[in-house]
Amino acid sequence: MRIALIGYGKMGKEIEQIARNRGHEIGLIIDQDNQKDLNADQLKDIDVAIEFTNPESAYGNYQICFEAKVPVVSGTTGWLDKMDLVKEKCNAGDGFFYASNFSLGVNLFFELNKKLTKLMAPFEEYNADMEEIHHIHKLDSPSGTAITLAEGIIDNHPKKDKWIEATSMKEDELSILAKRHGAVPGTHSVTWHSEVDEITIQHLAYSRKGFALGAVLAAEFMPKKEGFFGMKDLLNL
Ligand SMILES: NC(=O)c1ccc[n+]([C@@H]2O[C@H](COP(=O)([O-])OP(=O)(O)OC[C@H]3O[C@@H](n4cnc5c(N)ncnc54)[C@H](O)[C@@H]3O)[C@@H](O)[C@H]2O)c1
Ligand SMILES: O=C(O)C1=N[C@H](C(=O)O)CCC1
Repeated sequence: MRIALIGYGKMGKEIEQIARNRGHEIGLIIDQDNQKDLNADQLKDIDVAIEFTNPESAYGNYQICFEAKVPVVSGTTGWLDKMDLVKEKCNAGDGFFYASNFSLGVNLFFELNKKLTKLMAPFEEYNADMEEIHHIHKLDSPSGTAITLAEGIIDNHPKKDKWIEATSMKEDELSILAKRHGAVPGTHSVTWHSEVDEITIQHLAYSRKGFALGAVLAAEFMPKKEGFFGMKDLLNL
């Protein structure tokens, strides 16, 4: 498969290694730092584009890939206000795969979080809050993964209506504490606490390898696909 890497930072480089090890060809690398602006012509022999850039650049890159009829796998976080526009394009025949987190472990953790929320829902003595810790270079906050976890709680708990990036004492608000520390690849915890005890579930990434492998597996899934896809489609969760 011929892959275009759009964004050649920490994730782009990690993905390149795994893609090459799995026998794929990297046909194009685009990064702000190599002064090449992406255009549809550059994508003409590409089977799939993998996009990991930043919240401001991502949507523009998707539009160029769609114009070239190249399916996109993206893990960029912080652009979700444009999600409806991307889904409209997918309904019209473009191919797009998005995950706030591509690691197998985190996607199992998403399911565990929903299951635990359903168990907790009838018991008013328990309240939830969340914490995420990432490296100091991360641009968005809270993390995309934390938002997905928060949505998993809100959708499955009768009292929780919204998440808030702060500590909240309001019953309908789910607090997310976002910490930035050193080179941490990504740690997410959900704690349910009562007056007498607490239960914490946590996912801690040791490196970016799990994210990168998931993105390459998604790229292998995407050629010639039309529509909007996510990890549930890839992992049959
Ligand atoms: N979904 C996941 O599993 C997952 C995992 C890790 C990171 N992320 C997200 O992926 C994104 C990138 O993370 P990272 O750690 O690689 O960041 P990074 O800052 O190391 O790399 C981003 C790269 O994109 C480049 N870039 C910026 N604008 C560009 C543009 N218009 N065209 C091409 N390149 C451009 C930058 O120069 C930089 O090299 C972030 O949004 C992060 O939150 C998601
Ligand atoms: O390093 C990052 O940036 C990460 N971003 C994703 C997020 O926002 O959840 C996934 C974890 C790493």
